[in-house]
Amino acid sequence: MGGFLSIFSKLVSKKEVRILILGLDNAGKTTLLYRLKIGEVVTTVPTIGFNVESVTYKNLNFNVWDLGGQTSIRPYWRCYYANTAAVVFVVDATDHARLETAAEELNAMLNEEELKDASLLVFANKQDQPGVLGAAEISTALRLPDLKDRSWSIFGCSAVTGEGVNDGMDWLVKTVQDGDQ
Ligand SMILES: Nc1nc2c(ncn2[C@@H]2O[C@H](COP(=O)(O)OP(=O)(O)OP(=O)(O)O)[C@@H](O)[C@H]2O)c(=O)[nH]1
Ligand SMILES: [Mg+2]
Repeated sequence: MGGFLSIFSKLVSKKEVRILILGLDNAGKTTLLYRLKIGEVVTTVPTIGFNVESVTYKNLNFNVWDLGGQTSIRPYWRCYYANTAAVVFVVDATDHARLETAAEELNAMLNEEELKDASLLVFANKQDQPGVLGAAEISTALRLPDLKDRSWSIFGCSAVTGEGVNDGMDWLVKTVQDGDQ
């Protein structure tokens, strides 16, 4: 009965799951946000500040924050950490030169107390481009296998073609729901 009631209350509740999209500048965060929101590729400019949208995926209502990734803006990411269910970390998988910077930013962020219960979905983005690194190589470069006490996964994707995006989102929905039992 309790199980039934909790499923029922989830169905009728409009509670939004708070998600942050983070990653270096030019990773494709804003492109991903609007692919999720409207299913189309929008023309972006570098984000100064943030974009926020309500996104419904598989009957879950997400409140999705896309923060600017430029070096000077990254210190402000922490202002948004509270009550975050999951971080979607987007990597430009063609940008070999900045993978180590991405790894350092990711690991610094995950050390923050406010994010200790947040799940982590990594997108190795721009899989439509030649010379792109796959999810396994990005996982190693970001040192994901070393993560402790963290629900995480990584998917190759293209925010432009849409390839792989739903696979990652399906994982996210399942993880958020499992963590909510
Ligand atoms: N080929 C390709 N280009 C992409 C993809 N995703 C994003 N881009 C391009 O990469 C550039 C940067 O994308 P944005 O979405 O603005 O990047 P961002 O991570 O929001 O960058 P900041 O706002 O500066 O943090 C744009 O020219 C996008 O069109 C992708 O999957 N494939
Ligand atoms: Mg942006």
